[in-house]
Amino acid sequence: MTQDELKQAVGQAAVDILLPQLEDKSVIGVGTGSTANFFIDALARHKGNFEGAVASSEATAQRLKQHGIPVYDLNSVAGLDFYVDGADEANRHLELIKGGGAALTREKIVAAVARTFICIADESKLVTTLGEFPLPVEVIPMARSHVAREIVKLGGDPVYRQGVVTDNGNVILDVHNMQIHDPRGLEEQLNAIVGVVCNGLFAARPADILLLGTAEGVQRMERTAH
Ligand SMILES: O=C(CO)[C@H](O)[C@H](O)COP(=O)(O)O
Repeated sequence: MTQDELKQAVGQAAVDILLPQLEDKSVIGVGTGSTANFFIDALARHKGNFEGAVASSEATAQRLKQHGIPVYDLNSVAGLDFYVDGADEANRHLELIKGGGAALTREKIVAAVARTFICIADESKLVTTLGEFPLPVEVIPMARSHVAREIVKLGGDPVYRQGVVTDNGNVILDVHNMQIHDPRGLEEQLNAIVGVVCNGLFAARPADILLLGTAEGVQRMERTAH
């Protein structure tokens, strides 16, 4: 199977989990990226069965609307039962690196609101130790050099993602060469740097369910305390 076929399979598997639980008034949190797009396309076939969605990016909002799925502002909904999104890396504790598509801040906000976060990914995303994928950090533009210097002190190599402005008007530093053995601790340390808006570690709020696309089929992993 190609990587796209694996992504499509997990997108469909997420819809299969949601479908029996959807009600007329359900609003679903929807992530960003190519895997999330397959989920949106599969979800659209059932658009009569739920009320609408909250999008984690402008790109996702546009795709949802193209399918005729109503998009709501997060402030206008009382809560979200589900958030479905991809990841750049996941470990066996369902801690993630996200933000390859620069949507990490809104993704983290929507994930924080959702009762259940279903992460969908092809098997190449599962790693033993997070950090091979450069960790995205969203930064207020005027703080870029300050934040970069502070990240160097933490042992990382920050690289400015040229030409990228987030939906929130900020810039991204991608942190290379970090073996992340304590994702929760590093998430807190990065958040404590003045000028950091958000970082791509999802450890304080990991996924609850990871659907992993493999050649043998979709593998389901659930979070256990550690
Ligand atoms: O965090 C993200 C966007 O900010 C995406 O979920 C992540 O980059 C994975 O993308 P894809 O599904 O295209 O591999």
